[in-house]
Amino acid sequence: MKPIVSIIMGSTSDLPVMEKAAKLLDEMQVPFEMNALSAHRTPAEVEKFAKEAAGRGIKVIIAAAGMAAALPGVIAANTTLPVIGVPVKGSVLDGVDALYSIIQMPPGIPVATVAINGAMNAAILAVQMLALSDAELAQKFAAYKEGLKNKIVKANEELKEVKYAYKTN
Ligand SMILES: Nc1c(C(=O)O)ncn1[C@@H]1O[C@H](COP(=O)(O)O)[C@@H](O)[C@H]1O
Repeated sequence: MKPIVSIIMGSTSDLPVMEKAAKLLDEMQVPFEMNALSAHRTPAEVEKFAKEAAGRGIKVIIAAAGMAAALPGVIAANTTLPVIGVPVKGSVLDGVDALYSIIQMPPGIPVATVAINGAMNAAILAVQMLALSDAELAQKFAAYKEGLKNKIVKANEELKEVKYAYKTN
């Protein structure tokens, strides 16, 4: 199947973080591609990628980078597609440098920024965007959310049992 989400990372050293996004998209059966491109190291390739993405059928871009994270913003500058940015922790500044770089976009060129290392939430946001025009995906996502709810309800029941054990001992 042709990819509709593109995961781009500044370096393959970001992969351990971005695997969480890949896993979520896999679980939701959303076809995606993954590439390492850098606005600093491969600027021409980044521009080409961003300009051609919509024409290839990509609907949402997830762009991850650490340190002086120009990548998501540069991609956003070169496409009309929504770009979700993932600041990656890794430098001595613990990802706060990347967070500020990605989130502080000038008016008109937003990057929807998630938490530091928030790759899974980036994938969820992408799924939510795609689900607006895909009823089957919307249903899958609703089931996923229900699963999250059931997990905490079950955990809460177990917590009550622990509390009961304290009372009776
Ligand atoms: N922030 C950027 C960009 C960019 O913004 O274009 N290119 C690479 N990087 C980041 O540099 C960090 C170190 O990269 P290396 O591990 O390859 O030295 C990575 O977190 C990457 O995302």
